[in-house]
Amino acid sequence: MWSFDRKNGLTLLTRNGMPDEEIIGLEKSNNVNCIKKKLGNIFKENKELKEDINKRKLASVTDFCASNISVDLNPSPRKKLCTENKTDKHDGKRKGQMNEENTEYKNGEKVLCFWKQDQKWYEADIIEKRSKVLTYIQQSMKIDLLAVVLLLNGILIDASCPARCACGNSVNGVNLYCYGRNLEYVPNIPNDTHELTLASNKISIIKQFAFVNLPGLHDINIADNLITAIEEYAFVGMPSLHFAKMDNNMLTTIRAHTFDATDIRDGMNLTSNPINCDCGVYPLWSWIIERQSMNAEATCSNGTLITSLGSSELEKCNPDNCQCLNDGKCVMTGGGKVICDCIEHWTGEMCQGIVWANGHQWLELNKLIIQAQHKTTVIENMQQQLTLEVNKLCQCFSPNDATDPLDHLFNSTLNIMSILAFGKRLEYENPDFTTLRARVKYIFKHGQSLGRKETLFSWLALFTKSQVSEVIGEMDKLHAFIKQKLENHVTDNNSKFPLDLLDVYLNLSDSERKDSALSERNFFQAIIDMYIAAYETYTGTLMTLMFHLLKYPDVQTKCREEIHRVCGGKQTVTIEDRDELRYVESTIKEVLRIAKPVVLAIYRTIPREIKVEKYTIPAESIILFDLNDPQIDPKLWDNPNEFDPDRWETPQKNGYLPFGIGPRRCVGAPTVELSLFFMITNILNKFELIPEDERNLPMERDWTGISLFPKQFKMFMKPVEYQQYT
Ligand code: HEM
Repeated sequence: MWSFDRKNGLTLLTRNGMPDEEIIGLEKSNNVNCIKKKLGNIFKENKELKEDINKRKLASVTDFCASNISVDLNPSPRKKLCTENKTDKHDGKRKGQMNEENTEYKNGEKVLCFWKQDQKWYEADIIEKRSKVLTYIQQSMKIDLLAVVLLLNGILIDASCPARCACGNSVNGVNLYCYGRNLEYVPNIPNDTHELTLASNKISIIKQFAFVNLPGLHDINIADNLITAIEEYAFVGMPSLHFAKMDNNMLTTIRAHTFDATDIRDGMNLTSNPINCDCGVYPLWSWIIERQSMNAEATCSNGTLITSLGSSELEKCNPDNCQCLNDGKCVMTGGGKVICDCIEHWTGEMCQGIVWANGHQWLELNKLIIQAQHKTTVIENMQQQLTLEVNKLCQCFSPNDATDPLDHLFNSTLNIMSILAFGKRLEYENPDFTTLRARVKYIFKHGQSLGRKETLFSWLALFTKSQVSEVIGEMDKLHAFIKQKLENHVTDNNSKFPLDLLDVYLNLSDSERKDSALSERNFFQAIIDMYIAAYETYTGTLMTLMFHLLKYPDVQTKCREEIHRVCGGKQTVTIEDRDELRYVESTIKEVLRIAKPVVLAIYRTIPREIKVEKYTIPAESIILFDLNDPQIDPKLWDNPNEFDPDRWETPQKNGYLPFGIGPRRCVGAPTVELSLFFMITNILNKFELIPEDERNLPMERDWTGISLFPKQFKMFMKPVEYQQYT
């Protein structure tokens, strides 16, 4: 049942059982109807997915901005930690996201603050966290055990008979009998032990190397304890082991490397343990399968014999086929698919990158990217390279032949990202450019993080068809491409004057680079995330900007007049002109408001239960912010559906959210704002944009799954003479 209310500008929907059509219960908006329809189709096709969704709690909060929700979400006393009245050098409204100065510490824990309309800083961690996403991975990593074994060979434990145990001598060595002695730990065991009985105690964990250097140990019995975990390498050092009884404990999983360098020759008993037979069982399963001569009695929690599990399914869990980074674990879903379950801070495909990272890892990457975009030398370089990009872009149009701008604008988007990342635009014909374009496009189309149309919730992608290994293959090639660029940068790099993200990365201190959040792998993935994040959003915005300049020639003329008046015939409009080109800035803002380049923010989750007005939203709910509604809410805007740059002459209410809100706001926003300004002023300075057919510029737009794009149109670009205006 949906519970639904609309009060004080807040639309809130929660649900218990979710009917197909009501997956996202945002009423009113056409875009959302479209989303519903799309997800509805997936539902109809997919029973497994329906079941999964029905197990989850889902809440959707819209009109976020209008609702004062961040204050309501956040009654915690930690709010006091966030300093008031800080100003932002870069953006009069909002503090640069993650500078150390707006990060405060409490008990060593970072508390993030963000700017809110009423001039106060608020803690925002509660909704900062990305919702967990489980996806597939592939690749492998192996631990070199040999070194460990060699190390251990030298260790001898000098132990006499442990307290509370009985030791009897036999021809083969000591029989150590510790049955039912209330032991909570494995005692020190004499090196000449032949039989070891530790059954019926209260042992809860078997530590690493617990039985090290027991060359003659023949039988071990640790049955009937409270064992919940056997640490990796716990069984190393028993080369003569014939029998191991471990039944009737509380083991849910046997980790990889537990039995490494161990041979149990005759038999083992692991029955009556609640062992999960998902991917976690792979190490045990493969270890048993390799030892055909051993009699293995081992069962899953449901009683299935582990030896009877299907090898074709379990092979997918083989670390050679499945690797999760940052300590993520491969897990198998009900459908036999293998995915990455990331530990608390990480989410996403391989538990890496920025879009799906949380906590410290996210913060460090976010800080690096934000700081880079604010460096003067980076901004100057961007301006220089954008001049070249605009010139090339304009050459793709003609005063006589009408051209569809879409493809060309995609090219410019990629180049803007390349300028930010590597400091240089690439020629459109350059093989590096065409390959990069093809790879980003492929990942965007088939990938699971941002690009899949049908998967606004990317965890839904688990259940839909996917080209996972191909996507990961493409990602790997992009990683190699970025690594190559980084290596070239090492030689070119003038560390004093960073020009791009790679320079900023290279300038990190050794200790900063040791932080796994800033490892090459994570940093490269963050760059890929940015390419993907920019791909449609930025192109869609450029398309919408062109469209409005064609649709409203008076706005175009007014922009050009302002540019000519302020810049007085300069060849290149520069960033210094920005403050005076207010109408152009207003036009860009108005386009970003009306373009809805991102309809719904990337979903987040709340780590603890929260109350919003009369609603209680359960912990772990997925929160979706509808960025569209506040931007066209009649309570916030006069004539919200009208394209009217002049409205920005007076201060507007707080409903402008093209980049989202809070610490998880778009990390590329400074580059977007700078490059949109730079591109459009320099195009209009020299060209008039003319539609091929002014009657054929419909306002309806196509929804791609993330952005709204104008319907296809063609245009001419005609050189203009500089006009002197007073
Ligand atoms: C007009 C163009 C763009 C728009 C409208 C836009 C909008 C957004 C929005 C709404 C979000 C989600 C924020 C949230 O979860 O609340 C986002 C996230 C993000 N955007 Fe953009 N974006 C644009 C271009 C770019 C570009 C050019 C880049 C890269 C330079 C970029 C990088 C990112 C990244 C990395 C995130 C994830 C941030 C995080 O998880 O902390 N975006 N963007």
